Amino acid sequence: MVEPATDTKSAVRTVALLKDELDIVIPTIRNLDFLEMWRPFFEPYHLIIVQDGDPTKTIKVPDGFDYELYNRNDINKILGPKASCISFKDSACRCFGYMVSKKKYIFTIDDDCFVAKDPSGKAINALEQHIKNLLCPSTPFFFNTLYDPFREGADFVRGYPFSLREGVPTAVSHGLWLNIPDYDAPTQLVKPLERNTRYVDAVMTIPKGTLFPMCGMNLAFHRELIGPAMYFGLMGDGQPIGRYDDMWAGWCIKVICDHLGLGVKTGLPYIYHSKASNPFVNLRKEYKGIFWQEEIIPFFQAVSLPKDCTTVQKCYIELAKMVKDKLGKIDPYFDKLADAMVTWIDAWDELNPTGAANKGKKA
Ligand SMILES: O=c1ccn([C@@H]2O[C@H](COP(=O)(O)OP(=O)(O)O[C@H]3O[C@@H](CO)[C@H](O)[C@H]3O)[C@@H](O)[C@H]2O)c(=O)[nH]1
Ligand SMILES: [Mn+2]
Repeated sequence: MVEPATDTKSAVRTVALLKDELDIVIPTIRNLDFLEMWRPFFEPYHLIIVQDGDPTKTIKVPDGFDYELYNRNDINKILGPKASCISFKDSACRCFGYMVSKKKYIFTIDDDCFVAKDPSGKAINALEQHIKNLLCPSTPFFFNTLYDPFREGADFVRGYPFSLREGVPTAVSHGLWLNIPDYDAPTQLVKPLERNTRYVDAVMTIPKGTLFPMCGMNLAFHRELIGPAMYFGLMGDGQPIGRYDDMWAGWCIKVICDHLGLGVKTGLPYIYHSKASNPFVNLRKEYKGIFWQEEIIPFFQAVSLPKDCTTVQKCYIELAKMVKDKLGKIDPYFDKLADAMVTWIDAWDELNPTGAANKGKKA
């Protein structure tokens, strides 16, 4: 049985790493009382709250937090017609927060994710671990069997080529969840009582050429390296699919990271996922995705981006063309999605007109 770290007031307040270079993005339809338990870790940082659903509803944010909040009216006002690429009534709306941020790094977390405890019972500062993951190189070209060689007490093992030990810049840090695991609806239905109680003390780089199911509830990334590819797609209201927002983004960023020589890590930190969403509602959202993905995955596995795609934006636009060309035959939805991917890049470049940060770094 795992429990959240409810009393974090006594948690040691370490130096807030990257305090002025990182935004915390939270998609929400609820009041944000959960921030109270994260206060020792989040209070020094700026929050970007993306309020989904009814824009007339007031979202309560606990005192003491520095934040900006955007509802659907704000998104429509800022993006105009381009707002059509931002999902409504789905957590995918969070990617608007990535676009309006001006910081180098992003951490995104759901409002039902609480502070977890490590096996010693200590409250886990998930943000601090994500930052460590992002600031250390990744090793996508050769698997290190002692996992992350840059962690305290670990290193490259015998036989690891010295020419590869410098590693590559880390673009994404994918965290995990104790208690309610991120299962799809069929699995949730078959195993309604299953809880993840296993704390695996490991961080590893996902090898080049390998896709993975990216979950958006405990995720951090280097916005300047990969931000323009972190589009969470067209989901929710008016769309034939939901709960594939983070998955779609994860497949796109992974093929682009592989192409640009950037790293993606998964493992620590853990958060405590407090509640399971409704499996029947989830099944309705997911079902087309469950069979579509049997064609989507081979598509991404076969993606080969041209050499002249040297920035994230160029890669992403090329990917959108491939989606239209190769996935459009599955369903007209993919034509719409491909167009929305282009709109997303146009909106990104419009809101982030200057500096390498926003033009995507050259590989
Ligand atoms: O219409 C909505 C519904 C929810 N939100 C906010 O999004 C996150 C996640 O919501 P919730 O925890 O209720 O749902 P989960 O099924 O646990 O979410 C996981 O599944 C993925 C589905 O896309 C998602 O990436 C995971 O996080 C909360 O903060 C809600 O407040 C919303 O904005 N709009
Ligand atoms: Mn949840």
